[in-house]
Amino acid sequence: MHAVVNANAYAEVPAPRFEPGPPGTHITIRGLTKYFAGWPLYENFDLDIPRHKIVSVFGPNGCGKSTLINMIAGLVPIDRGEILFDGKTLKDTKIGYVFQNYREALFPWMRTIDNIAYPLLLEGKSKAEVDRRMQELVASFDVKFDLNRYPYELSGGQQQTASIMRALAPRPEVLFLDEPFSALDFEMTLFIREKLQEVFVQTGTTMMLVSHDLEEAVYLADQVLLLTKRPTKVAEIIDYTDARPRTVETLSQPGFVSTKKRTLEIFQQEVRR
Ligand SMILES: Nc1ncnc2c1ncn2[C@@H]1O[C@H](COP(=O)(O)OP(=O)(O)OP(=O)(O)O)[C@@H](O)[C@H]1O
Repeated sequence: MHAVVNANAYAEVPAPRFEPGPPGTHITIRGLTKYFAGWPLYENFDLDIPRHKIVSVFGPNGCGKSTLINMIAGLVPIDRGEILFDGKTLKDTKIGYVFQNYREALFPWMRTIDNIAYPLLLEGKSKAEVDRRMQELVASFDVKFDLNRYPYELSGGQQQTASIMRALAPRPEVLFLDEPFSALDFEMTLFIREKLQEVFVQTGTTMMLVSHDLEEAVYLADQVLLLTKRPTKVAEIIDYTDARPRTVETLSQPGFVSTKKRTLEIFQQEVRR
């Protein structure tokens, strides 16, 4: 069990003046500080996440990729700093989260369809509204499996598809995805990747994606956020601007190849440092 340094340790440090991000910023992170067991993971970390973009978070092992999105999503408490969504706190922001481990993400006692509808029921939506939203989701994800089954009756890819549908059901402003494909086979990875891209093109939902896979991180991204080793800073933010939808052909195009090469170079510099 690790101790977590308590926020009180910083109580006497005056809060720095808040600096807003450039136009188009969705999430502003200022002075973010997080210690684990007395060791800094993030110290006075600033970052702007743009609106209507997919940001892939990439970096050395254990640099804090998951912790970063978990702190922004409110799953891990921060020691100090401020995270705002269009100037609002998390409490006033609708977010969705897709976990790596889909087997533990869905409620096993609920049919898949009820799992997906669950956040809508929490919001107090009427049956008609829930039904309408479910129909939209089924159509946009091109669901071919039986949503009346329980999660354990579905394949891993089907469960992860359902998890993503559930996260998107309430139309979140921001969707967080922590290695959503790492436990899936290649066929399912390709399928879900395409669906996610389609949803993004339709809705423009701001997304933060943690990925261990360089190709996948670049393929889906508008920006690759490269992190350093801990104490973690931004190593570089690399824009990737190839048009969507990106396809298998994209993988051999010059823009993709050069972005991947640049990302790998910086990653290697960081790993060797
Ligand atoms: N609850 C915790 N208590 C103590 N240390 C933690 C805790 N959670 C994470 N850490 C440590 O913080 C660091 C960052 O962890 P995190 O999982 O965010 O990194 P990551 O970059 O996503 O890792 P990986 O590349 O292995 O997926 C690691 O050194 C990890 O051991």
